[in-house]
Amino acid sequence: MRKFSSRKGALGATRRPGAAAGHQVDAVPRLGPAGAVEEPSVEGKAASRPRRADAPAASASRPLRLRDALRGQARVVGVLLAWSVLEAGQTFLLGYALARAMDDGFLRGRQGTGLWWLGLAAVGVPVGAYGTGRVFRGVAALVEPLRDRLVRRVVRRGLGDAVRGGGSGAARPADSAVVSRLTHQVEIARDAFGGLVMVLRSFVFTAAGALAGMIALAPVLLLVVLPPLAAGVGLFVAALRPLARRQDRFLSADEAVAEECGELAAGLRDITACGAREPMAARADVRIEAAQRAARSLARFGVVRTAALAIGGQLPLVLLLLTAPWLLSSHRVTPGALLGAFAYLTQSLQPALQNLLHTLGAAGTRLGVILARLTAPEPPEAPELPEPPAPPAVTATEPGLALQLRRLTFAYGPGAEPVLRDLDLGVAQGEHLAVVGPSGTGKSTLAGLVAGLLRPAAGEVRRNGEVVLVPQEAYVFRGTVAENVGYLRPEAGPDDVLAAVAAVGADALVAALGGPEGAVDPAELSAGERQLLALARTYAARGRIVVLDEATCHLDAAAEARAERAFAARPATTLLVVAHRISSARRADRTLVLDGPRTVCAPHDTLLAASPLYRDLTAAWSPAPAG
Ligand SMILES: Nc1ncnc2c1ncn2[C@@H]1O[C@H](COP(=O)(O)OP(=O)(O)OP(=O)(O)O)[C@@H](O)[C@H]1O
Repeated sequence: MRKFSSRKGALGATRRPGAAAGHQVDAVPRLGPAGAVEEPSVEGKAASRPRRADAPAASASRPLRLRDALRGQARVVGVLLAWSVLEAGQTFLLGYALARAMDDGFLRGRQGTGLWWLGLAAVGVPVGAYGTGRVFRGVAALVEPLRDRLVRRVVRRGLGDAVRGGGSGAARPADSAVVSRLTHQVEIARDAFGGLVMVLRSFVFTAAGALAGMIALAPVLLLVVLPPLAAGVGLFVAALRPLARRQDRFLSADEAVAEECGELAAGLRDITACGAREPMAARADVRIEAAQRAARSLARFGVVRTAALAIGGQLPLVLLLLTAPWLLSSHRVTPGALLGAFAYLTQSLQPALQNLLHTLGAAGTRLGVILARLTAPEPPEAPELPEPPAPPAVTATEPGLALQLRRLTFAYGPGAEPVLRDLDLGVAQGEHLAVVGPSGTGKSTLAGLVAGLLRPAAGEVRRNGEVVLVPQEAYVFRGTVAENVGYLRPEAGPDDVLAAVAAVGADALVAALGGPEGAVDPAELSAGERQLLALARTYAARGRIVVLDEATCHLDAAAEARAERAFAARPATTLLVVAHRISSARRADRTLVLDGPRTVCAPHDTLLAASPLYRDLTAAWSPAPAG
């Protein structure tokens, strides 16, 4: 699956040399906690898609099924069933005692007998409740071992992943967040399993008590009640598998949305820096729409549940009402038995069936899915996402120019005051241009427009070649020096890497890191050291239009001079430097002074005479050693 944060991910891919794009951005890995730059990783994938434990634990990596949870629990199940008989007895008494109270008592004028039977039914209530209480204890004994088994599997797999490096081949620390999330799912599985056992057992014993009661009262009642009840339950059982599949799809889609949003949130800074908001939003939309479709499909299946309840719960009642006159007149059923049968249907069977359908339909299918996921050998891959839209095409400039801005206008938002308005500029091939101006005049905005990261509101940017932009925030990632420096040019060999490193003056740093194969840990590097590596990466890249947007601000003046000279001397390279030192502007062939309608572009000496703002800026900038 492609990830925007992956090194071969969407952003990186569009900026690889040789891609259709006309620009590269030296800003790919995402920021980690506390601002440390981390190697783009597949953490999200590992987090939400736990891998299988080691091969020797083959049985442990087999998906756990519900019946596995009952294996070796015969005694506990026996105790549970024994106490459940009390519940069945209570149900039996409910209808039977009512029937006898009517037939033997109230209908014959024997109030005492009637009340005695009713009293017996009432006694059944606390007895049944006592049985239910004991059942709860039995359920705990059944459920806790399941939880323990699941937790053991989850933790073992988390540790296994950590030891094997999550399949990446490189060791990575144990991810406690994964274990914590999975143990949370274990708790859900435990609760769902407990609820399921209670409801399933209750339905079976309630149905047994009610059906036994009807047999005792008048077996003919079963002919009316049993067929629709069996049909309703059968319909629902048949629908369980497709329902579970839909539930699985829904959970997967939901997880994918969470995963995508989590990654987007972690990479917001990169996304904004690279102007990739639209393609990233499009990626998230794909996930969200898939989740919506899955939710709708799951909801549509709710119809089956309603139909099953209507057939199994309501239809017996209707049939009993329709046949009551015939049953009574043919003396096949007494009035008391009819009343008892109604009581069974309305007080016991209907609620138990409703409970069963609800719990099986929701918690039951979810439980099956969670169990399969927690213990599955290899989870399914998420669907492939579409390619993000390609960046704007490169248009040819006039001959001799590397870059041409024509009536360029840009505003951050439709109603906002433009930052740049009607800017015209031509930069010759091989020219070195500095860009200066007070804070907020649009220097970085211009850099973004030149690199194609921002789209002009009006006018156009023409580029005669690939652009590499180095932002002020230098991005480096965990990996080797060679990986960092060669990132934008994968075919670069060790010599290319070393040449780039030497050119920008990063040789002492790279030597201290252990050479091209030395490890880079962003958190261990100073901001200046990170900038040096980013500059070397840009130097090694293929792009011949280089935009340094305050990319040397953490270097001292001498190091900055060396790096800028290296780019200026790089063959066939056009250099744009958003400068923050006067020495930077002095080195350039020309300087663009951004100042709204008073914007001018000329060599240093001309500007000193012609631009009061440039004179002010020159005075304000602290003197720097001659470069
Ligand atoms: N993403 C954004 N959304 C809205 N406004 C922005 C955004 N980025 C920059 N601006 C505004 O656009 C204007 C130009 O910003 P820009 O960063 O290009 O200026 P700058 O000359 O590079 O400033 P500095 O020297 O401080 O870096 C500023 O007023 C800034 O507040």
